[in-house]
Amino acid sequence: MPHDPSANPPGGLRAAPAPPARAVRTIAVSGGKGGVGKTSVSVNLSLALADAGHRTLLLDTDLGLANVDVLLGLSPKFTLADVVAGRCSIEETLLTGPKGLMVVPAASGKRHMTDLSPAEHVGLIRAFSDMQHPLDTMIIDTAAGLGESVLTFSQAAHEVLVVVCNEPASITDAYALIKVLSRERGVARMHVVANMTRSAGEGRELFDKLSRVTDKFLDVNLNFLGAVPYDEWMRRAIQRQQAVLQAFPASAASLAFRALAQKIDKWQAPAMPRGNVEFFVERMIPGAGAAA
Ligand SMILES: Nc1ncnc2c1ncn2[C@@H]1O[C@H](COP(=O)(O)OP(=O)(O)OP(=O)(O)O)[C@@H](O)[C@H]1O
Repeated sequence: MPHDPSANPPGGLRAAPAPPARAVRTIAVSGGKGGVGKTSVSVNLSLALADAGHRTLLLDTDLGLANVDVLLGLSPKFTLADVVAGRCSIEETLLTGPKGLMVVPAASGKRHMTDLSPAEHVGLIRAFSDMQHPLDTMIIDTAAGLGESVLTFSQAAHEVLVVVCNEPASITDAYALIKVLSRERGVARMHVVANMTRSAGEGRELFDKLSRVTDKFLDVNLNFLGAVPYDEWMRRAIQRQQAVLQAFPASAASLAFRALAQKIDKWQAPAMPRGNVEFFVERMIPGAGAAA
């Protein structure tokens, strides 16, 4: 596939004067266990949504091995850590990826979202509220595990996608995440994405397995969003520093990501007080929303 890396310059943004027409839908992509494909799902779903006409921002808060910017072959100049430290504005962190996708790269080095103080959260509020770019959807790639930042981002988002693979450790960790989010963070609804499935019915079976337990022990509404098959083209795309949707659009995984995006496209618009991403950071402040 042709790819022009120079089409994605860091910070290559144009002014976007029009205000957002509707509330920004925020979707946190979580999973509990590392390596289940959160970053892959976040990147490809974001691209599929961007391709479907959603003005999409991908916020990388996962400092795992495969950062979003690396996967997309982008070169960050600044990260969220620089925003927090007052070294740059949110706009300056924005990278433009394929299909017009906007990307805020993860903080580099040892700095982690969990280290943020309340004052730094306030700094982020200002930064987000100052942002002029109109958005429809914001996808947040969260870290592995059940750390505070994962829980806070998931709690703050409108929707939570739980990525799960058909292996005991992933199912156990997904259940643990769903349990904490529902019992301690008041998240009443979550969507399951079965990743790396090996047969047509496996994703649904995996969902049924998980929802049998959640139905029994938790008060949560689980929705099966869909499955992404195990696909070797995913790894080949990574070698090219491209998302599979971009490098191999006709692959089975790419088709699955488009199908997920189509379902999300049909969701009802979120009812939020403001058509701005500011609310998102506001809801991250401990004590501002549900019990921390
Ligand atoms: N559907 C799939 N088919 C084949 N390989 C996949 C699929 N989804 C993800 N992978 C591969 O699995 C590996 C882990 O994926 P990814 O980095 O997205 O996981 P993650 O959950 O974000 O991990 P971490 O939390 O540790 O950063 C990558 O090499 C990726 O290419």
